[in-house]
Amino acid sequence: MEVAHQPSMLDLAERASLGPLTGQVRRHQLSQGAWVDHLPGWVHGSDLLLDTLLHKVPWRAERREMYEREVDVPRLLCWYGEGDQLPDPLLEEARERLTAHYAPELGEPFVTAGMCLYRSGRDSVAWHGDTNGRSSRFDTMVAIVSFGTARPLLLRPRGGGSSLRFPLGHGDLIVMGGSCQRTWEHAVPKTAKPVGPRVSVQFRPVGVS
Ligand SMILES: O=C(O)CCC(=O)C(=O)O
Ligand SMILES: [Fe+2]
Repeated sequence: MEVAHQPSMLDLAERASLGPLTGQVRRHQLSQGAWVDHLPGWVHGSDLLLDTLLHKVPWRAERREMYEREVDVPRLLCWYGEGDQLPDPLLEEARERLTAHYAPELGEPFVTAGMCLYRSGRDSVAWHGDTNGRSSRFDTMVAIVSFGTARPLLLRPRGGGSSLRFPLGHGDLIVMGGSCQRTWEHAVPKTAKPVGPRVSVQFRPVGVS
């Protein structure tokens, strides 16, 4: 007897795919040798991928000292170091594509993947630069792919000046490059709006965080 093929949920859900980078990424030159590349909608069909990230990543709450007290970091985190398998093959593909596209400028691959889960509008990240390691002294790149609820990434020059706002929606790419980590700061502010979760995946070269 022939059994008719029943499409599974996986067949029905669209698989995620990546659009082209070349000719699509838009560069914004900032001051002091910093720049930002932005490509809304780089990842297509990422609903299932968001689901995977929300449920399969071993999210951890962290605490840090502030004003001599221990407080919760207002977002969940997970770090994938060199050699760690990423939770979805599309993210491996995204990292390869970013490495290939930026190789002439960056001169080394994107390796690590830091992940953050902003559970609601109460989760946020305060003004900072990713200045642990080589990025405190040398130009580098941090490439961020965003999934889920759109939240803005704000950027401001360290010396003072008005801030820029990049909306980061489902499947959007933003790359901070040049001196951005040491001459500018970035933040994801809290919002009082009733928003759903957002997952941020940050690809960085080795020795940058
Ligand atoms: O949420 C984001 O995309 C930014 C995260 C960030 O700046 C960081 O983890 O260093
Ligand atoms: Fe950062």
